[in-house]
Amino acid sequence: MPEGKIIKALSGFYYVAHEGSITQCRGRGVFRKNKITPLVGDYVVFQAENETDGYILEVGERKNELVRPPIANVDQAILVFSAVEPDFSTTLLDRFLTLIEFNLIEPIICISKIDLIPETRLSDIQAYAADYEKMGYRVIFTSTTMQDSIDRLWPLLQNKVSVVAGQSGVGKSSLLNQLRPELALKTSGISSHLGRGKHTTRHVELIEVGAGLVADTPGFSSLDFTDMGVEDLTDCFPEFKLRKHACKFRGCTHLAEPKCAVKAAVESGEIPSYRYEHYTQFVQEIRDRKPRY
Ligand SMILES: Nc1nc2c(ncn2[C@@H]2O[C@H](COP(=O)(O)OP(=O)(O)OP(=O)(O)O)[C@@H](O)[C@H]2O)c(=O)[nH]1
Ligand SMILES: [Zn+2]
Repeated sequence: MPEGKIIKALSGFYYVAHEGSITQCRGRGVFRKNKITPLVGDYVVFQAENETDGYILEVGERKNELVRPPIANVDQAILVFSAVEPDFSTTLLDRFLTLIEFNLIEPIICISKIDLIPETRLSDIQAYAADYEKMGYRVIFTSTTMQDSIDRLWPLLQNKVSVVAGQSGVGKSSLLNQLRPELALKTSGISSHLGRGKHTTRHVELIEVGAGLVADTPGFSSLDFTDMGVEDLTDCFPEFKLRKHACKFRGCTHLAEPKCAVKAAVESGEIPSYRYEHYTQFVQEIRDRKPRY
């Protein structure tokens, strides 16, 4: 039986890509019984009835699964943060990074709208970029006015399933449009009756960008730490994870424990203090969370 990947779901049909062609498939009744809903991004085994139609027989195990947009097996998140309008915020960036790490997704930090940075803010933004690079993150600067920024993003998408994420107005749709101009996604600046209304998109689709696939709908609209415990949180900060073996106590939460390598690194300035502050803030948030029944 052929295997493929669902690249689009619409009105009960799943569009399965396999060796360069697309088969329009229905799920088998057995899925409904077992509560399996195939998702865009799923690897599936299918049976072709003819050249264009078929049935999905089996859904492969997922490495992760997002709720909004509903998509499975995401490799990478293009995290768009504008330098200005809205202003760059490390608090929000750390929140996104934590959730992305928790979902086993690799982030790429895109600092957008760099054409709008005033001279006085430039060194701040560059210092933040250097901090995040030191933690091991890839940081790129982008602008709709500079095609070369997109050219730098392009090769990073190869052989990956990527989603674009970030708060409202940072330029996610603009970035997707730059990657695939024929998408003509509506951006806040331009009102076009031809472009699809951004809030009317009911389906999600993986679109080919070079040798990679990118979700046409931005992800991570909910930013709370549901399902995450404090012990999960420590590993979502790569520079903490790197040092945890040097902490005196196994399972150190880097809070009140003595001889903590993370706190030592914060004190010596190796870890930026804002990262540690955000960490403690998120810990508090998780602890204050109402228990769910
Ligand atoms: N100067 C400048 N403006 C930009 C850039 N990128 C986006 N914009 C503008 O910023 C505004 C918001 O851009 P969008 O692409 O709609 O942002 P979005 O993140 O998709 O916003 P939501 O759909 O609300 O989530 C629009 O007016 C864009 O034209 C950029 O690199 N430079
Ligand atoms: Zn510690």
